[in-house]
Amino acid sequence: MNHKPILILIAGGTASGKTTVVDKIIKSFNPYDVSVICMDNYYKKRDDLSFEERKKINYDHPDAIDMELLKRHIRALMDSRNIDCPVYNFAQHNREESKTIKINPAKVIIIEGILALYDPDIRSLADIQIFVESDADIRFIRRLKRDMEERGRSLDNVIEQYLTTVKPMYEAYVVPTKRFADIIIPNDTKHDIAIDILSTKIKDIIR
Ligand SMILES: Nc1ncnc2c1ncn2[C@@H]1O[C@H](COP(=O)(O)OP(=O)(O)O)[C@@H](O)[C@H]1O
Ligand SMILES: O=c1ccn([C@@H]2O[C@H](COP(=O)(O)O)[C@@H](O)[C@H]2O)c(=O)[nH]1
Repeated sequence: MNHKPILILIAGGTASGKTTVVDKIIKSFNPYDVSVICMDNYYKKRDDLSFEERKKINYDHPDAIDMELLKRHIRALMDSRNIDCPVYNFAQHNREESKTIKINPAKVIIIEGILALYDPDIRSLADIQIFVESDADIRFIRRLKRDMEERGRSLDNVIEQYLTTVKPMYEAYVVPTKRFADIIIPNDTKHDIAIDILSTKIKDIIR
């Protein structure tokens, strides 16, 4: 690679549409030009705890994330080295035992996660910082459906977690990072124009 990769951070509350936005952006690029890190894969490995204990962890606090490993991996990709990204299992609340995904360096590196704009060291490396925003009720409905369909949760479990940790931590740690965003993408319904503008800007930089 001739140029330093560009680093894009995409933050926003749970189920705001971060993954959806990333998927739409990458559609307009050659797959080899973009590598994506999902911060969810960097939740700490908690083999020391039982399943019942892991269920009680506050997963919306920054301490739940292995920021040091994430930073090492971002620096490696920025230095054109590949990484073995961990794989997280939401149903087990733990990292997969021996599964990793090889991620190759690319012209564009995207980091996506609720706290993607939280860490100052990561922000200092970033070229573009984005916050995806959706109303809280829309996010809650999306999360309820997703967690019951894909993450093995019950209705009561989703409601209880949302009220005790997800919502208060969103207000304490996620919302304050909105001020670091270069662009805020509204994602209650359509977001196509915002995605087009962003994709054009990225192409402009890597051209
Ligand atoms: N603009 C939108 N309109 C309708 N549904 C959406 C929209 N954006 C996201 N969703 C849906 O909401 C859910 C959560 O979206 P996702 O992109 O996974 O959020 P996040 O990565 O922020 O947690 C998914 O089921 C997704 O299909
Ligand atoms: O074991 C876990 C780990 C995380 N969570 C929840 O995941 C979301 C972040 O994922 P999004 O895809 O951005 O929604 C976070 O709000 C945690 O509460 C979990 O439930 N269990």
